[in-house]
Amino acid sequence: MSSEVLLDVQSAGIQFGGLKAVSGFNLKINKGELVGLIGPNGAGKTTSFNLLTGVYVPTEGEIFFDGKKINGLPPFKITRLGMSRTFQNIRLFDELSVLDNVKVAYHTHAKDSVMSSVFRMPSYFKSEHEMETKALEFLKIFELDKYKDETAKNLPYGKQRRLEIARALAANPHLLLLDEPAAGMNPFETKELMDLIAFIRKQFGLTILLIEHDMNLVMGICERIYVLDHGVLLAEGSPEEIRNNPKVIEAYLGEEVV
Ligand SMILES: Nc1ncnc2c1ncn2[C@@H]1O[C@H](COP(=O)(O)OP(=O)(O)OP(=O)(O)O)[C@@H](O)[C@H]1O
Repeated sequence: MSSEVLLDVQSAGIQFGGLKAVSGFNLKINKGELVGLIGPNGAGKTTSFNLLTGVYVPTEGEIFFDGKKINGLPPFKITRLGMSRTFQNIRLFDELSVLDNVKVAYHTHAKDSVMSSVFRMPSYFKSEHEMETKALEFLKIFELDKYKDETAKNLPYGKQRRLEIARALAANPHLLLLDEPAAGMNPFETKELMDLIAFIRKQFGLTILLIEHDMNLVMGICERIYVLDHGVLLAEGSPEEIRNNPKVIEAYLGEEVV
Protein backbone atom coordinates (compact mmCIF):
# COMPACT_ATOMS: atom_id res chain seq x y z
CA MET A 1 0.00 0.00 0.00
CA SER A 2 1.27 3.48 -0.85
CA SER A 3 2.29 5.51 2.21
CA GLU A 4 -0.02 8.26 1.01
CA VAL A 5 -3.13 6.14 1.49
CA LEU A 6 -4.71 6.82 4.88
CA LEU A 7 -7.89 4.79 4.57
CA ASP A 8 -8.22 1.70 2.43
CA VAL A 9 -11.55 -0.12 2.45
CA GLN A 10 -11.45 -3.38 0.52
CA SER A 11 -14.74 -5.03 -0.43
CA ALA A 12 -16.20 -4.31 3.00
CA GLY A 13 -19.79 -4.97 3.90
CA ILE A 14 -22.28 -6.00 6.52
CA GLN A 15 -25.42 -8.04 6.48
CA PHE A 16 -28.26 -7.66 8.99
CA GLY A 17 -30.30 -10.86 8.83
CA GLY A 18 -31.26 -11.12 5.17
CA LEU A 19 -30.42 -7.48 4.37
CA LYS A 20 -27.08 -6.62 2.83
CA ALA A 21 -26.92 -3.02 4.10
CA VAL A 22 -23.49 -2.50 2.49
CA SER A 23 -21.58 -4.88 0.29
CA GLY A 24 -18.37 -4.95 -1.76
CA PHE A 25 -17.58 -1.40 -0.63
CA ASN A 26 -14.21 -0.15 -1.92
CA LEU A 27 -12.89 3.23 -0.89
CA LYS A 28 -9.43 4.72 -0.81
CA ILE A 29 -8.57 8.07 0.73
CA ASN A 30 -5.17 9.67 0.49
CA LYS A 31 -3.71 11.75 3.27
CA GLY A 32 -5.02 15.31 3.13
CA GLU A 33 -7.96 14.62 0.84
CA LEU A 34 -11.50 15.89 1.39
CA VAL A 35 -13.88 13.25 0.09
CA GLY A 36 -17.67 13.11 0.00
CA LEU A 37 -19.94 10.09 0.45
CA ILE A 38 -23.41 10.59 -0.98
CA GLY A 39 -26.41 8.50 -1.93
CA PRO A 40 -30.19 8.42 -1.59
CA ASN A 41 -31.88 7.70 1.76
CA GLY A 42 -31.11 4.23 3.07
CA ALA A 43 -28.17 3.77 0.66
CA GLY A 44 -25.83 2.62 3.44
CA LYS A 45 -23.83 5.77 4.14
CA THR A 46 -24.14 5.83 7.94
CA THR A 47 -23.69 2.06 8.02
CA SER A 48 -20.36 2.56 6.20
CA PHE A 49 -19.28 5.07 8.87
CA ASN A 50 -20.27 2.53 11.51
CA LEU A 51 -18.08 -0.07 9.80
CA LEU A 52 -15.13 2.32 9.62
CA THR A 53 -15.39 3.37 13.25
CA GLY A 54 -15.85 -0.10 14.75
CA VAL A 55 -19.51 0.33 15.74
CA TYR A 56 -20.21 -2.60 13.41
CA VAL A 57 -17.82 -5.43 12.60
CA PRO A 58 -17.84 -6.09 8.85
CA THR A 59 -19.18 -9.45 7.78
CA GLU A 60 -17.09 -9.18 4.60
CA GLY A 61 -13.92 -7.44 3.45
CA GLU A 62 -11.13 -5.58 5.22
CA ILE A 63 -10.44 -2.05 6.39
CA PHE A 64 -6.96 -0.57 6.74
CA PHE A 65 -6.27 2.71 8.50
CA ASP A 66 -2.80 4.14 8.12
CA GLY A 67 -1.60 0.70 7.07
CA LYS A 68 -3.16 -1.12 10.06
CA LYS A 69 -6.02 -3.53 9.74
CA ILE A 70 -8.80 -2.15 11.93
CA ASN A 71 -11.82 -4.34 11.31
CA GLY A 72 -12.77 -5.99 14.58
CA LEU A 73 -11.21 -3.26 16.74
CA PRO A 74 -13.53 -1.55 19.22
CA PRO A 75 -14.45 2.10 18.55
CA PHE A 76 -12.25 3.55 21.34
CA LYS A 77 -9.15 1.89 19.87
CA ILE A 78 -9.95 3.21 16.42
CA THR A 79 -10.40 6.70 17.91
CA ARG A 80 -6.99 6.37 19.56
CA LEU A 81 -5.45 5.44 16.23
CA GLY A 82 -6.63 8.81 14.94
CA MET A 83 -10.11 8.49 13.48
CA SER A 84 -12.93 10.52 14.97
CA ARG A 85 -16.47 11.27 13.89
CA THR A 86 -19.64 13.21 14.33
CA PHE A 87 -23.12 11.73 14.19
CA GLN A 88 -26.16 12.30 12.01
CA ASN A 89 -28.22 12.79 15.17
CA ILE A 90 -26.13 15.06 17.34
CA ARG A 91 -24.65 13.20 20.31
CA LEU A 92 -23.42 15.71 22.84
CA PHE A 93 -23.30 15.32 26.60
CA ASP A 94 -26.46 17.43 26.94
CA GLU A 95 -26.11 18.24 30.62
CA LEU A 96 -22.41 19.14 30.50
CA SER A 97 -21.13 22.60 29.68
CA VAL A 98 -19.90 23.43 26.20
CA LEU A 99 -16.32 23.51 27.53
CA ASP A 100 -16.64 20.16 29.30
CA ASN A 101 -17.95 18.53 26.12
CA VAL A 102 -14.67 19.36 24.43
CA LYS A 103 -12.53 18.50 27.48
CA VAL A 104 -14.07 15.03 27.62
CA ALA A 105 -12.86 14.32 24.09
CA TYR A 106 -9.41 15.62 24.91
CA HIS A 107 -9.14 12.85 27.53
CA THR A 108 -8.83 10.25 24.76
CA HIS A 109 -5.25 11.32 24.21
CA ALA A 110 -4.37 12.98 27.53
CA LYS A 111 -1.12 11.58 28.90
CA ASP A 112 -2.23 11.89 32.48
CA SER A 113 -2.17 8.64 34.49
CA VAL A 114 -5.01 7.36 36.66
CA MET A 115 -2.76 7.60 39.74
CA SER A 116 -1.98 11.25 39.17
CA SER A 117 -5.68 12.01 38.66
CA VAL A 118 -6.81 10.13 41.75
CA PHE A 119 -4.14 11.64 43.99
CA ARG A 120 -4.35 15.08 42.36
CA MET A 121 -0.60 15.14 41.72
CA PRO A 122 1.07 18.23 40.12
CA SER A 123 1.07 16.51 36.73
CA TYR A 124 -2.71 16.20 37.04
CA PHE A 125 -3.15 19.96 37.47
CA LYS A 126 -0.70 20.66 34.66
CA SER A 127 -2.57 18.39 32.28
CA GLU A 128 -5.96 19.76 33.49
CA HIS A 129 -4.71 23.25 32.71
CA GLU A 130 -3.35 22.21 29.30
CA MET A 131 -6.63 20.46 28.52
CA GLU A 132 -8.65 23.55 29.40
CA THR A 133 -6.40 25.83 27.34
CA LYS A 134 -6.60 23.48 24.36
CA ALA A 135 -10.36 23.05 24.67
CA LEU A 136 -10.80 26.83 24.72
CA GLU A 137 -8.66 27.12 21.58
CA PHE A 138 -10.98 24.70 19.77
CA LEU A 139 -14.03 26.60 21.00
CA LYS A 140 -12.54 29.85 19.72
CA ILE A 141 -12.01 28.39 16.24
CA PHE A 142 -15.68 27.41 16.18
CA GLU A 143 -16.74 30.76 17.66
CA LEU A 144 -18.20 28.99 20.66
CA ASP A 145 -15.87 30.34 23.34
CA LYS A 146 -18.42 32.85 24.58
CA TYR A 147 -20.79 29.96 25.28
CA LYS A 148 -18.23 27.90 27.18
CA ASP A 149 -20.23 27.76 30.44
CA GLU A 150 -23.58 27.22 28.73
CA THR A 151 -25.18 23.78 29.07
CA ALA A 152 -24.75 22.02 25.72
CA LYS A 153 -28.45 21.29 25.28
CA ASN A 154 -29.25 25.02 25.48
CA LEU A 155 -27.17 25.90 22.41
CA PRO A 156 -29.08 26.61 19.19
CA TYR A 157 -29.06 23.66 16.79
CA GLY A 158 -26.44 25.00 14.34
CA LYS A 159 -24.05 25.70 17.21
CA GLN A 160 -24.58 22.21 18.63
CA ARG A 161 -23.48 20.82 15.26
CA ARG A 162 -20.36 22.98 15.38
CA LEU A 163 -19.67 21.88 18.96
CA GLU A 164 -19.82 18.26 17.86
CA ILE A 165 -17.15 18.94 15.25
CA ALA A 166 -15.03 20.81 17.81
CA ARG A 167 -15.27 17.82 20.13
CA ALA A 168 -14.33 15.38 17.37
CA LEU A 169 -11.33 17.56 16.58
CA ALA A 170 -10.22 17.63 20.21
CA ALA A 171 -9.59 13.88 20.00
CA ASN A 172 -6.68 14.83 17.71
CA PRO A 173 -7.70 12.84 14.63
CA HIS A 174 -5.86 12.34 11.36
CA LEU A 175 -9.12 11.35 9.72
CA LEU A 176 -12.33 13.19 10.54
CA LEU A 177 -15.65 11.61 9.54
CA LEU A 178 -18.57 14.02 9.40
CA ASP A 179 -22.06 12.54 9.15
CA GLU A 180 -24.32 15.20 7.60
CA PRO A 181 -22.61 18.18 9.25
CA ALA A 182 -25.00 20.68 7.61
CA ALA A 183 -28.22 18.84 8.46
CA GLY A 184 -30.80 21.29 9.76
CA MET A 185 -28.67 24.35 9.00
CA ASN A 186 -29.90 27.32 6.99
CA PRO A 187 -27.99 28.34 3.81
CA PHE A 188 -26.04 31.02 5.69
CA GLU A 189 -24.95 28.57 8.42
CA THR A 190 -24.09 25.99 5.74
CA LYS A 191 -21.84 28.46 3.93
CA GLU A 192 -20.11 29.33 7.22
CA LEU A 193 -19.68 25.62 7.90
CA MET A 194 -18.11 25.02 4.49
CA ASP A 195 -15.54 27.73 5.19
CA LEU A 196 -14.92 26.27 8.62
CA ILE A 197 -14.36 22.75 7.29
CA ALA A 198 -11.90 24.10 4.71
CA PHE A 199 -10.13 26.05 7.47
CA ILE A 200 -9.76 23.21 9.99
CA ARG A 201 -8.61 20.86 7.26
CA LYS A 202 -5.73 23.20 6.45
CA GLN A 203 -5.01 24.25 10.01
CA PHE A 204 -4.83 20.69 11.39
CA GLY A 205 -3.59 18.88 8.28
CA LEU A 206 -6.73 16.75 8.34
CA THR A 207 -8.11 14.19 5.97
CA ILE A 208 -11.89 14.40 5.85
CA LEU A 209 -14.67 12.08 4.71
CA LEU A 210 -18.14 13.57 4.87
CA ILE A 211 -21.66 12.33 4.29
CA GLU A 212 -23.93 15.10 3.15
CA HIS A 213 -27.27 15.62 1.46
CA ASP A 214 -26.60 19.30 0.76
CA MET A 215 -25.24 19.08 -2.78
CA ASN A 216 -23.95 22.67 -2.74
CA LEU A 217 -21.72 21.74 0.16
CA VAL A 218 -20.58 18.43 -1.31
CA MET A 219 -19.91 19.77 -4.79
CA GLY A 220 -18.39 22.95 -3.37
CA ILE A 221 -15.70 21.51 -1.14
CA CYS A 222 -15.08 17.83 -1.97
CA GLU A 223 -12.29 16.83 -4.32
CA ARG A 224 -13.70 13.38 -4.94
CA ILE A 225 -17.08 11.86 -4.32
CA TYR A 226 -18.24 8.28 -3.77
CA VAL A 227 -21.87 7.42 -4.45
CA LEU A 228 -23.64 4.57 -2.70
CA ASP A 229 -27.00 3.18 -3.75
CA HIS A 230 -28.76 0.20 -2.19
CA GLY A 231 -25.58 -0.67 -0.29
CA VAL A 232 -23.27 -0.83 -3.30
CA LEU A 233 -20.92 1.65 -4.86
CA LEU A 234 -22.56 3.28 -7.84
CA ALA A 235 -19.84 5.72 -8.87
CA GLU A 236 -16.65 7.49 -7.82
CA GLY A 237 -15.16 10.62 -9.32
CA SER A 238 -14.71 14.37 -9.28
CA PRO A 239 -17.77 16.55 -8.50
CA GLU A 240 -18.05 17.29 -12.23
CA GLU A 241 -17.98 13.58 -13.16
CA ILE A 242 -20.54 12.72 -10.48
CA ARG A 243 -22.85 15.57 -11.46
CA ASN A 244 -22.94 14.30 -15.05
CA ASN A 245 -23.02 10.57 -14.34
CA PRO A 246 -26.31 9.15 -15.75
CA LYS A 247 -26.39 6.34 -13.14
CA VAL A 248 -26.16 8.91 -10.34
CA ILE A 249 -28.82 11.12 -11.87
CA GLU A 250 -31.11 8.11 -12.19
CA ALA A 251 -30.51 7.03 -8.57
CA TYR A 252 -31.47 10.51 -7.42
CA LEU A 253 -34.64 10.75 -9.52
CA GLY A 254 -37.49 11.62 -7.22
CA GLU A 255 -35.11 13.20 -4.73
CA GLU A 256 -33.47 16.59 -4.82
CA VAL A 257 -31.61 16.56 -8.13
CA VAL A 258 -27.80 16.70 -8.03
N1 LIG B 1 -28.53 -2.13 12.94
C1 LIG B 1 -29.26 -2.36 11.85
N2 LIG B 1 -30.08 -3.42 11.76
C2 LIG B 1 -30.82 -3.65 10.65
N3 LIG B 1 -30.79 -2.88 9.55
C3 LIG B 1 -30.00 -1.79 9.58
C4 LIG B 1 -29.18 -1.47 10.71
N4 LIG B 1 -28.48 -0.33 10.43
C5 LIG B 1 -28.84 0.03 9.18
N5 LIG B 1 -29.74 -0.84 8.68
C6 LIG B 1 -30.35 -0.78 7.34
O1 LIG B 1 -29.30 -0.59 6.41
C7 LIG B 1 -29.74 0.24 5.33
C8 LIG B 1 -28.81 1.42 5.17
O2 LIG B 1 -29.04 2.36 6.22
P1 LIG B 1 -28.14 3.64 6.47
O3 LIG B 1 -28.67 4.32 7.70
O4 LIG B 1 -26.72 3.27 6.47
O5 LIG B 1 -28.47 4.51 5.19
P2 LIG B 1 -28.04 6.01 4.88
O6 LIG B 1 -27.50 6.02 3.49
O7 LIG B 1 -27.16 6.56 5.94
O8 LIG B 1 -29.47 6.73 4.88
P3 LIG B 1 -29.92 8.23 5.27
O9 LIG B 1 -29.41 9.13 4.20
O10 LIG B 1 -31.42 8.14 5.26
O11 LIG B 1 -29.35 8.52 6.62
C9 LIG B 1 -31.17 0.63 5.63
O12 LIG B 1 -32.03 -0.26 4.94
C10 LIG B 1 -31.27 0.42 7.13
O13 LIG B 1 -32.59 0.16 7.53
